[in-house]
Amino acid sequence: MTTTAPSTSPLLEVSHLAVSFTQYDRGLRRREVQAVADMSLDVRAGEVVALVGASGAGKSLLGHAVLGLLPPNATETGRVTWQGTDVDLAARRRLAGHGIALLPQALSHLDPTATVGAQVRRAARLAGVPRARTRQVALEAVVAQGLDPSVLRLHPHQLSGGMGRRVLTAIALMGDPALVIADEPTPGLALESVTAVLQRLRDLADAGRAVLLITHEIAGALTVADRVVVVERGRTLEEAPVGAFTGDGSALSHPYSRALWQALPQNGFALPAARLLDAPVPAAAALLEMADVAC
Ligand SMILES: Nc1ncnc2c1ncn2[C@@H]1O[C@H](COP(=O)(O)OP(=O)(O)OP(=O)(O)O)[C@@H](O)[C@H]1O
Ligand code: NI
Repeated sequence: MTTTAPSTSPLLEVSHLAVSFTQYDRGLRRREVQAVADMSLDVRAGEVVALVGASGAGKSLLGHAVLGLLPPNATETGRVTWQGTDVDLAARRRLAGHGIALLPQALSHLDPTATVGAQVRRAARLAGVPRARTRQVALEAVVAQGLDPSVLRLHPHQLSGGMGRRVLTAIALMGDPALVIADEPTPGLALESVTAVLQRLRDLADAGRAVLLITHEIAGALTVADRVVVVERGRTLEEAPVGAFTGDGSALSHPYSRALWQALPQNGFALPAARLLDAPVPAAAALLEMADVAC
């Protein structure tokens, strides 16, 4: 699957990230809620790293922490390095949109009141393109995503889902990011669109970028990822090459990752229904959800 050998040193390294939130209950008592307890991963140029875990595991928080986008009531500990150098919050915010781009899931990230052209040109200006060249650069950016130049005149509500995603990609790539973080890019899409979206992420990595694919759809992730980082309830359980997800899963070191693999439909739901029913309800629900089974 991989055509570009990943470079040896990580572009991004997250070590022992923890995120907690300060909340106040009705009696205005303050309490800390730990959302991420201990998550670590690294991503190199030329590879797709999939961050997989059930809903609420803390995947998006890791992405937001890397971009310096955590809300003000969040407290963060741990280390984030970019090209081997520690990056504090201010440095991460500077990287956002330049070295690192977030590829959002929802088309609601587009401004409904402005044309696609205005929004792509704005992204070009923010990326440092001189005003006189933004028209040309915007045109090239949408064409590079396989869109017809006429889309520049449209408003977001006139785009199909697939076109909208391409526009978001054109905007995300405007700053020529070395790392693209795609947060849940596929839920709700028809199978062929899922394949196309995932393939575009693979293409970005093959062109030399690093891609962090955040998803709870492990089956799709395995078709394009080089490595998979499995998280559960705010903790990294295992980091495994995609080739370890094979056979009976015995190459995987953590029982949770093995159960995820065995619960995939193509593995014949090797996780017996009885065991799923015996499991604590949230665990069983998470496994079914990650195996993408309607229940
Ligand atoms: N601003 C916040 N204040 C308090 N708790 C929060 C906040 N943002 C997120 N959380 C909690 O942190 C946990 C992890 O959230 P996160 O969005 O990272 O999960 P996720 O793995 O991305 O899940 P999903 O697959 O549903 O997107 C959740 O339990 C969530 O409720
Ligand atoms: Ni999320």
